[in-house]
Amino acid sequence: MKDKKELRQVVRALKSKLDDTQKRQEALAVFQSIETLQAFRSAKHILLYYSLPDELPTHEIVDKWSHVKTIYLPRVNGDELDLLKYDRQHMGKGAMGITEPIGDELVDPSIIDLVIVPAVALDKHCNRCGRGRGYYDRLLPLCTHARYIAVGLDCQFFDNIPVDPHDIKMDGVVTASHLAFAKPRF
Ligand SMILES: Nc1nc2c(c(=O)[nH]1)N(C=O)[C@@H](CNc1ccc(C(=O)N[C@@H](CCC(=O)O)C(=O)O)cc1)CN2
Ligand SMILES: Nc1ncnc2c1ncn2[C@@H]1O[C@H](COP(=O)(O)OP(=O)(O)OP(=O)(O)O)[C@@H](O)[C@H]1O
Repeated sequence: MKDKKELRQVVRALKSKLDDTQKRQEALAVFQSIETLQAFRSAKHILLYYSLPDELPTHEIVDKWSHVKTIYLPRVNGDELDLLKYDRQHMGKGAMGITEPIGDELVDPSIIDLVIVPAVALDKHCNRCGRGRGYYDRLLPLCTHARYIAVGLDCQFFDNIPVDPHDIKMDGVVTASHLAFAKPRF
């Protein structure tokens, strides 16, 4: 199997063929699937991500879910991710070009029930590969009471992706056409 660097290049080429309409349609399907899961229904505090243009879009779902759940977003702080409550009035551009929450009220990762994790590539064994900075590999162990669901576009789903010892296994992986769960009854 390809190494992670090569895999990221392959995925970049595949994603560049998709237009915004296609990405939005896939996002609708992904988040509709997630809404049916018990892990979503029972969750009160959900960590989402605010998508970059080349990712499965989340701007609409962040806003929609914020009416029924408490939504948190990550903010880059050096090598770590701080977590802040989403409030549409208090967002600004961060260092990586990501729109992030503004403010100084950081939340304890242990209050999160469900993490929706952005991915560069995913596989049917619930492995996830990210952008290669290890942010989520360091954050997720602090989310001690959460399930982790990685999401992506269909073109980011593979049978097998390379795994390093520090990679955190997901509880579930969801794309528009593929679902994989680590346990039979999730
Ligand atoms: N929407 C979103 N928010 C997120 C993440 C993410 O993957 N997606 N993160 C997940 O960790 C954290 C931020 N980490 C990031 C790491 C790298 C790049 C990035 O743009 N990297 C370039 C490589 C060029 C460079 O090194 O600057 C790239 O991937 O093209 C962005 C965010 C927290 N917030
Ligand atoms: N728990 C950890 N503690 C410290 N460094 C880590 C940890 N996990 C990963 N790293 C480091 O982060 C770097 C990126 O790892 P990797 O390529 O697996 O990232 P990724 O899973 O794609 O990224 P991300 O988790 O941000 O989406 C590696 O150099 C790795 O050593």
